Amino acid sequence: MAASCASTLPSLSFVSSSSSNSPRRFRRSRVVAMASVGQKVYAPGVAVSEGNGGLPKIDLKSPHGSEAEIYLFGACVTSFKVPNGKNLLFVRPDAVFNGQKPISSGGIPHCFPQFGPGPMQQHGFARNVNWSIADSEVTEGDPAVTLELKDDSYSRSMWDFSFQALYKVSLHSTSLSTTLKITNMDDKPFSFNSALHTYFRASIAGVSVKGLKGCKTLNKDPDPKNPLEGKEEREGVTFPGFVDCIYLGAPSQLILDNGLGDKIAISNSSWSDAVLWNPHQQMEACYKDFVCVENAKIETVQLEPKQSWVAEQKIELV
Ligand SMILES: O=P(O)(O)OC[C@H]1O[C@@H](O)[C@H](O)[C@@H](O)[C@@H]1O
Repeated sequence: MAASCASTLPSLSFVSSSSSNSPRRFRRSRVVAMASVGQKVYAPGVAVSEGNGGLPKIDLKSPHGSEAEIYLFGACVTSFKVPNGKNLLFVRPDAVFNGQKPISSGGIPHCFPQFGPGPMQQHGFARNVNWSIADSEVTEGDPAVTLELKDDSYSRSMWDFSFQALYKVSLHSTSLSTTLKITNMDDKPFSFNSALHTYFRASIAGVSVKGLKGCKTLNKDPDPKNPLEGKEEREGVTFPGFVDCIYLGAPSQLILDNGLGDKIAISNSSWSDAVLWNPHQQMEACYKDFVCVENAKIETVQLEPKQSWVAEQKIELV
């Protein structure tokens, strides 16, 4: 059974007025403020520390020996280590941790509210803004944290809607689950598309992705703005060169062989599409070391006022 973390906060003048029986005991102003002074007020296995570039990150540690790191900037999971110490995720060497540009070059960056290309900046704004901590909890020893993003003047300058995004990251012994919930807080409908742009550590020559045979494809190579329609005929997709392809109607589970001796099940609910990407020679320094297998919602989601959309992803070493 899940238990929300009980606060051990000293009394502080800026503590929010949330009541003790509120389902979300940690309101974001309170937790972000505490994070900045480095005090431990979270559920067991959840801590805040200073990451690269001095940016705050959340460290999740399970009693089984698995670990994960999530930056508040972009709500970007940058590391997921299974108990043998292997990190299943990859961060490119050119990743920037300066709180200005997205840490989009690794881990699990968000693409929201636009996958792109489109009228907004590539992959939307959620990956290059600070999220806040809404809650932390522990379930049978497994820690989880929920991050929150709401509209502000920056988001409204690109996408003039009131919304709430809640992103729960749960760590288990050999798996990491994420749940993204988007709610329309506006009084008019809005639409969006989205993806989790996951970078997996890999040895690209040995990589294959199974489960996509029969899917309709939109190949963004050579022109991302005019993708070529097709159908995937292969049991296992390999990466002998540049790959940038959308798969519509992808199944609820893909199996990634990362070429490093690991098989990873990538499961989802509601992420109805998938994207495979490897830049090949365009990123000569690192393309051999990763592959992006992205759970995506390319076909537009429309939400009426007060409606929510929820999508889950699970990455599991099998
Ligand atoms: O460098 P970015 O903005 O993170 O995007 C990387 C790639 O992300 C993929 O998801 C897109 O399909 C590609 O077209 C894009 O080039």
